[in-house]
Amino acid sequence: MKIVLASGNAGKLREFRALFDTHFAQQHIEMLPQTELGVTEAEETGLSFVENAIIKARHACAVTGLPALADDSGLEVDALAGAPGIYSARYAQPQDGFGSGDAANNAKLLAALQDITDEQRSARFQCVLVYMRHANDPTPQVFQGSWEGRILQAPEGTDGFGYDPLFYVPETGCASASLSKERKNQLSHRAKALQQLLQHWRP
Ligand SMILES: O=P(O)(O)OP(=O)(O)OP(=O)(O)OC[C@H]1O[C@@H](n2cnc3c(O)ncnc32)[C@H](O)[C@@H]1O
Ligand SMILES: [Mg+2]
Repeated sequence: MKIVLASGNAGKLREFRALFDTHFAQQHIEMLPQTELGVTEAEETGLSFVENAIIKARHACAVTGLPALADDSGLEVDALAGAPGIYSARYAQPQDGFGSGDAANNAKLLAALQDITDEQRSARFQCVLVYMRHANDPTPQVFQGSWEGRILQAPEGTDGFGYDPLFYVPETGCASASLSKERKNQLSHRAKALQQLLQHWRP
């Protein structure tokens, strides 16, 4: 069985690859990144993680004719009323003076929190996974995971992607960018959402 993985994010794809190698090796399930099938990015016009994940999965199904699994994720910072949230990937914009991309997003986040004490820097990663059997699937399957932490005062660590250098994980005492990929894949929002999927999924 072939499933298209509806994400263009190289960091997510690396994590999924490792998670699937562990779980799907025996099941004859082949996960193909959408970029290998000529699927371009869908416009994320939803107002929630679940809406955006459905948009991405539906788009990948429509283009490929295959079932699709999409991930919409992001970082919620309490001191910023939940921002950047669903806008995490496009938090920094060239007109802010930060540029765009992961480094710019991290720089903008540090600037937004510059007067905020450690106790007030609580945050969490959210991940919503949506599985759709076809583009008109009326019952998308939705799985969710979150990961509690807080935002550091300066980046740490060299692994991971996105906001990992700024995300302090209390249960490990370090930034998520300082975790091995195996350890992050045991603890993360994405790992938890995937555990839910593995328990309840109807392919
Ligand atoms: O939509 P796709 O193609 O999957 O790729 P994307 O990077 O645009 O993905 P999202 O729209 O879901 O945005 C997710 C944002 O949250 C960040 N993010 C999500 N999971 C993360 C993780 O495990 N570690 C660090 N940052 C993460 C990521 O860097 C993005 O800025
Ligand atoms: Mg995106």
